[in-house]
Amino acid sequence: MISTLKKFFGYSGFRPYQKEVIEKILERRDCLVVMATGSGKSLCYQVPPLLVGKTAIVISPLVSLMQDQVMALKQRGIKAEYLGTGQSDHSVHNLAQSGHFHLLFMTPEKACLLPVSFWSKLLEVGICLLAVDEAHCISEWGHDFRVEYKQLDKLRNILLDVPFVGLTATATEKVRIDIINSLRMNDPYVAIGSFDRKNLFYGVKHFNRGTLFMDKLVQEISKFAGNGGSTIVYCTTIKDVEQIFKSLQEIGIKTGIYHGKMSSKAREESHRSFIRDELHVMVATIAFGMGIDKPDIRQVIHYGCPKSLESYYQESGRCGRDGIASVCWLYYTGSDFTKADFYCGELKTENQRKAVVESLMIAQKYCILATCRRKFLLDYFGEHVSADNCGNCDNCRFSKKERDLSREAFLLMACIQSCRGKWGLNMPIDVLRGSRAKKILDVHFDKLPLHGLGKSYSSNWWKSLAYQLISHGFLVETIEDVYKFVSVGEKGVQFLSSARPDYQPRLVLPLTSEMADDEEYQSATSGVGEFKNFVTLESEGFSEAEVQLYHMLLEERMKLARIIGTAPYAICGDQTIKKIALTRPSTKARLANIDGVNQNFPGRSAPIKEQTVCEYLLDAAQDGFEIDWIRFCHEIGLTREIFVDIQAAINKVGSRDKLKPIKNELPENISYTHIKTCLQMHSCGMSLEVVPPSHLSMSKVGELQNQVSDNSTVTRTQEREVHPIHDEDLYSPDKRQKINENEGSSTVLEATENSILNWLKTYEEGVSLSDILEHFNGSKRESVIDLLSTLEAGVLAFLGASLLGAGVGGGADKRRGSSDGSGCAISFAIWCFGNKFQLYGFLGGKSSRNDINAAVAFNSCVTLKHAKSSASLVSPFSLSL
Ligand SMILES: Nc1ncnc2c1ncn2[C@@H]1O[C@H](COP(=O)(O)OP(=O)(O)OP(=O)(O)O)[C@@H](O)[C@H]1O
Repeated sequence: MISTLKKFFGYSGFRPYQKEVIEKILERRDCLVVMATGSGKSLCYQVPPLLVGKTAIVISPLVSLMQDQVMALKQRGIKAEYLGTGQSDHSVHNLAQSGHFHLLFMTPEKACLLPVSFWSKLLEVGICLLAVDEAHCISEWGHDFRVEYKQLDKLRNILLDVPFVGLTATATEKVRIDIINSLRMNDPYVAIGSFDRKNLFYGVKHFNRGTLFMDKLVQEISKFAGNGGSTIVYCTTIKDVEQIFKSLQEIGIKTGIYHGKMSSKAREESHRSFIRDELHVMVATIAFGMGIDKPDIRQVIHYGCPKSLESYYQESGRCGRDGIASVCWLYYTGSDFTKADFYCGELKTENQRKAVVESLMIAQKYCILATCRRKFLLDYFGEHVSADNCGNCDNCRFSKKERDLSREAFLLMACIQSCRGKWGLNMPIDVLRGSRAKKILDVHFDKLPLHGLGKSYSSNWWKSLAYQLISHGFLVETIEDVYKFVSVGEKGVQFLSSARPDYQPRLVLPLTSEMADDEEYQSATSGVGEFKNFVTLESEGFSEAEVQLYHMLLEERMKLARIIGTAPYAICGDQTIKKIALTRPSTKARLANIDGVNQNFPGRSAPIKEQTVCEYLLDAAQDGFEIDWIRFCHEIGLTREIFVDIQAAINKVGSRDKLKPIKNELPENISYTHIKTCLQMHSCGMSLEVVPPSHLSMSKVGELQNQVSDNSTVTRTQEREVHPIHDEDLYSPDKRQKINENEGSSTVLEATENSILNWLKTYEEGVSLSDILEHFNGSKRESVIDLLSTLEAGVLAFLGASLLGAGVGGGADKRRGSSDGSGCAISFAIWCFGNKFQLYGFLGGKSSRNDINAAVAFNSCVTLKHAKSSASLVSPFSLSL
C-alpha cells in the first residue's frame, strides 16, 4: 500500500484515517468519511483502484471540479477521466465501460442516466468502489442540498456488491444519518476526523465601509499577492465583488472575478486562470464555492460576515489545503447581522427563519469573541478542545487591550432593566446616548435617570460591549421569529445587586477591535489585519538563500506547468518544493524520498549533460566568477597544443563572432567546448601557461597550479588571491587550513550528529573534512563520514568536498546504496551554482550517470572564492580549504 502511495502520490505515509478507510474499502465495506477540508479524503478513493486494478466511480457535483481532479491525477500517471458535459473525447465512454480507467468521475445526473448495460459491462471487469464526494449534498439538512444526489440510491440496485463511500467535510449527526440512509449503506465504517485546521490562522476585524478601509484592504492584498500566494476575497454582494475587483486591477494585481451573474463560460475561464496561478487574487461571491480544489491558496478574506459559521468554516477552509500556514481574515460590519430578513427570503416556516437568525447570531458571536476563535469554532462543531489558547488566531496572538468596564457595564445593564419589556439592543443604547427620538419620548424613556449618561460612546461601541456581556453571560439574547430581545441574565442581576451608581465591582473585559477603533485606540491589530503569513519561511528555518531558491523553484514549476498545460500544484505541492529547497537532495533516490515526489516528478530521470555543465561554468566565468582554469582545461582535455591550434584558427578566420568557421579550421577532435573555453579564457585575460601540456597527468596539475602561482605571468585567479581547489589539498596536512592551531591536542573528542553540527556552526567560513577529522580525534574517519552523510543538508558543502578527495564521496554514497556518487555531484553543483544546476537537474533535462560524474569533476574546478559566494545560496556552511 505504501509503495503505491509513494509511486503515484509521492507520500511516504498516510494521514489519519486514510489507511483504515482504504482497508475497509478493500474489504468491500461501505464507508462514511467525515473529515475536514484538506485533510486528504480524496486519497481514500484514489488508492484502492491502484491497488486492485479495478475502476473507482467518483460522483462529484461539478464538472469543473472533476476536470481539475482528472488533470491532477493524470499528472501523477493515474488513468482518470470524467463523463459528462464538456467531455469532447467520444472514446471515453467505451474506454470507461471496458474498465480502462483507474478513476472515472461523473455528476450524479450522469450516473443516473447511464444505461444499465454500461454498468453491467463495467461490473464484468470490476468496480472497486463508488465514492460520493461532497456527500452532504444528499441531505436536506445539509447546506448544499441537491436533488440529483437524492437519486443516487438507484445505483445501489445495480451495483449490489460495490462498496459505497460517502465523503464530506461538514456533516452534523443529522446529515450523517441522512447520508447513510440515502445511500442505503450497510453497516458502514464511519471515520470522523478532527475539524481543527492547525495551519490556518483565524482573525476577525470590524470595519467601517468607505474608501479609507477599501484602500487599506486593497493595499494589504496587493502586498500579499506580491509575495506569490493565492488569495480569495469573498464578498457578500456582487457590488462589493466588482468594486474590490476593480480596485485591485487598477493597481496592477492579477485579479479574477467570479459571481453568479457571469456567464458560465466567463466563470470557467476565471476559475481556470486562478488554479493555473495566472491570477493571484480571486474576488468572488460564495458562488465560487464547492469544487475549488486548489491546495495552495494562502489566504481567504471575507469582506462581510457570512450567514453562518458553517459557511465561514467551509469558505475559509479553502485555504491552506496543502497544510502550509495560511491566513483567514474576516471583516465584518454591524449591518452584516441585520440581514436575517434577506437570508430568510422565501423561507416559510418559523423554524426555518429562526434557524437563519440563530446562525447569524452565532456568526456574530464569533466575530465579537475576545477568546480563542479556534476553540469556539471547534466547540461549535462538537469537538472539544481543552487548551484555551491555540496560538494561531488573533485573540491568542495579539494581546488585546483590557480595561475595567464596570461602570459602562453597569450603565448598560441598568438601562436594559429600566427599559423593561421586550426591546432589542437599540432602545437601551439610544436611551444611554440621550436620543430624543419619537420612540423614546413616546414611552417616556427620556425621563429615565440613565438617559444621556452614555453619550461619550458610539452606538457601535455600546453594541460591542453588549455582545461581550452576552458572551460572558451577563446579558441574554432571545429570538422570537426574526426578532431579537435582550435582557439581564442571572450573572448580570448579581452584578447589579452588588453595584451602586457610585460604585461597581471591577469588571475587566478586553476591548474588541470595534471598541478600540471607536476609541481611536491604535494598536497592532487595528485597521486592516496584517495579511502576512505568521509562519514565514524564515521562521521555518529557511536561510535567505533558501528562500530565494524556493521562489526560483516555484517559478520553474510555473514555467513547466505552462508548457504542459496544467496547474502548477498538479506538478507538485508547495510543501514538496519547500522540502527540495531545504534538503537539496543529492541523489535521485533522495529526491524520490521527499514527500510529494512521485514516479512522474519532473527530473526523476535526471540529467546533467557534460556540455551543459561546461556551459554553466563558462557562463559563470563570464559573470565574473573565479574558475580554476587549469583544472577545467584538464577535465575537458584542452591541452596547450589544442589551445595553440584554436588560437591559430581564430587568427586565420579573423573573427571570434561565429564558432562554426573556427571549428571548420580545426580537426574533428577539437570540440566547440574547447573553442568556447579558449574564447572565454581570452576574454578573462588568461594566459597560455594556465593550460596544461598534453602529457601532464592530473596528479601533476597541482604542481602546475603551484608553478603558475609562483610565475610572474599570473592569471586573474591569482590576482584575486583565490586558491584553486586540489584533490591533494584535502589530504595534504601542510596545505590543510587549521581552524584553530591551539585546539584540541590533548582532548579526545568524539563526533556525534549534534557535536558536529554545533562545532560547524562556529565556523561560518566552513571547514574541510580533514579539519573535522582532526577536531573529532576520538572518532574514526569512517564513522565521521557516516555521520556527515546523515547530516547531508547541514553539511552539504562537506559532501561536495568529499568528492574532491579520492573516493570519499563515493564511499559515503556506497553505504547508502548509490555507487556513482551522482548525488554528491548534484549537491555540489547546487553548492557551486546555486539554482542553475538544481533547477536543471530536477526540473527538466536528460542525462546519464557519466554526465553527472563529469559534473563532479567540473565542479571541482571552481575555486573557493567562487564556491563560497554561490554556496551561500544553498548551504549554511561553505567549504574552506
Ligand atoms: N498522506 C498524505 N500525505 C501528504 N499529503 C497528503 C496526503 N493525503 C493527502 N495529501 C494532500 O493533502 C491535500 C488535500 O487533500 P484532499 O484534496 O484529498 O483533501 P480533501 O479532504 O478531499 O479536501 P476537500 O474537502 O476540500 O475536498 C492535497 O494537496 C493532497 O495531495
